[in-house]
Amino acid sequence: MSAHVISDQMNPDFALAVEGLTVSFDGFKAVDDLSFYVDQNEIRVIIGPNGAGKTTVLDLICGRTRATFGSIRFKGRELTRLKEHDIVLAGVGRKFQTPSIYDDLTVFENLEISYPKGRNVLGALTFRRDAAVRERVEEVASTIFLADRLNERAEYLSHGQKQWLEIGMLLIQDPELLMLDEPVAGMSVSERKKTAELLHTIIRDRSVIVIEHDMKFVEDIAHKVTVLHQGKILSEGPMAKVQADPKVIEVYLGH
Ligand SMILES: Nc1ncnc2c1ncn2[C@@H]1O[C@H](COP(=O)(O)OP(=O)(O)OP(=O)(O)O)[C@@H](O)[C@H]1O
Repeated sequence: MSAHVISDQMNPDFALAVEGLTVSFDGFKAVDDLSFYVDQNEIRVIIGPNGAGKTTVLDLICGRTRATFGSIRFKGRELTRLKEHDIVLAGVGRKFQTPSIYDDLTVFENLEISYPKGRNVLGALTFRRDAAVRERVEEVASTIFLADRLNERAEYLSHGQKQWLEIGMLLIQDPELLMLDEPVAGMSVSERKKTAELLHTIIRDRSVIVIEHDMKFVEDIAHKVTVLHQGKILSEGPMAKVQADPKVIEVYLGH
């Protein structure tokens, strides 16, 4: 009953509502009574000094870490009660810092194995599924700038292309919320520009949360920035507002 009431109260415009989220590790609150709301089709960037709790917030949303208190509502569902796998099925995709692509498989195969298995409902008409998979793989490959590399083994891709491939492996599952941990780390300037372009394309169908330290990239992508410090929000809003906030300059940007 209470879950039903909560989902009714939730602003339908929010893709994600985090409220009072707290996690204690042996009494140390890495995330401390945190509340924030992400809109549909929004790119939210979380910034803050080392140890601020950024990665822990993503771990809590994707179910890798269990909350001590608080709620995470996504499309009216309470995620804190779900297992990691069920959170993926609910439509939340997460990319970690280190790519987990299969080097000895081609770009096509990497995307193909990531196609959701649950959609295999066509039974004997496997050729129809094959065609649907191929079409989707080609569509995603084109979004991630790898349409002409489909038959290339992943090990021969550049660092940036490997990062895009991993984003593609998440996109093929069509998540409504995609979370990326420092996606442009180690990328060249032109790869960073293309990654910004990629995010602006994929946001049409979903929301994205990015953890990032590269302020130029943050400026290029963020609709809104949340600055974390000691597990709490230090400042939040458009990049220009956050950048000019004396508290943010003191604990983060001024260093
Ligand atoms: N499983 C855990 N057990 C104990 N402490 C943890 C655990 N996970 C994170 N922490 C602590 O929580 C705090 C927040 O860590 P977190 O990795 O979320 O910070 P961050 O903002 O992502 O930092 P960085 O920018 O360095 O990646 C740190 O002090 C970290 O040591």
